[in-house]
Amino acid sequence: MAVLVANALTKVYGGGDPGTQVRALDGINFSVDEGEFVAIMGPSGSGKTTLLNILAGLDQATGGSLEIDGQQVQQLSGDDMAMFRRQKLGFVFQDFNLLDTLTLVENVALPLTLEKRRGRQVRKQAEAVLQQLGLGQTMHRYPYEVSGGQQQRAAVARAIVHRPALVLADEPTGNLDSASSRALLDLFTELHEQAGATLLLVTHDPLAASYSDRIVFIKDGQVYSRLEREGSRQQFFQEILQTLSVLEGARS
Ligand SMILES: Nc1ncnc2c1ncn2[C@@H]1O[C@H](COP(=O)(O)OP(=O)(O)OP(=O)(O)O)[C@@H](O)[C@H]1O
Repeated sequence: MAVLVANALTKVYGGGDPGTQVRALDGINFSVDEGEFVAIMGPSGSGKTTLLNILAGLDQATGGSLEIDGQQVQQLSGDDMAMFRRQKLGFVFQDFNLLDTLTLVENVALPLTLEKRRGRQVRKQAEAVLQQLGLGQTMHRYPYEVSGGQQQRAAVARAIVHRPALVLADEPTGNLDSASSRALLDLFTELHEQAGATLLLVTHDPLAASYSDRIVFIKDGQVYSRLEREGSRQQFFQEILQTLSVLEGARS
């Protein structure tokens, strides 16, 4: 079953004057099935941020349609959109976005608290996810008292604690050293293979993308090519590098 279906998704910035308009997305088609781990890659200016903002409900497409977990997203607005985001989506960002005034467990409990669930139950659920992600010993510390890798693990816990239909990750390894990046990517693999989480990763990083099942490459707001992992991750990594070199070489 498809969790996400983007159909001819288009975004034109810049109002009525055709001379100043920018066509950031130009008819993007792709879908993500339940339990899949998909990456989006593309050079700078290709439209990745625009696409992510639309998928996250932070911006609206000017054309096409977007369905997430059976809901046509463009039919939602205001409070309904906010509620939809909170319930159906989980977010992992490059800079972790944890609140410094809350401990890790309080950060993870926050999305559930916003849902007005009962306090004790919320706390237990947050603790269970943190334990599962190896943060049992550190959950009562503040973000600035733990490493970047641990902060990002807590951010992943926060993204999955409410069991969203889809987790959106925006350059999640961008602020991590290579050992922490690999640990995070192994965690994504675990969530995907063992817990059946559906993940959409937007990244420049070929190593991060090589952990996914398949990649959608975009260029100039259009799908440029698609790549599916068939052999080992190392082989997939080499194929990604080749595709990127052609993609970059084909830049006008
Ligand atoms: N608010 C805006 N108004 C006008 N044009 C915009 C706006 N935001 C982005 N663009 C343009 O839309 C195109 C796609 O930009 P976008 O930021 O989505 O690309 P990107 O792939 O995320 O780039 P990067 O990897 O550098 O972050 C670019 O040509 C950009 O200049």
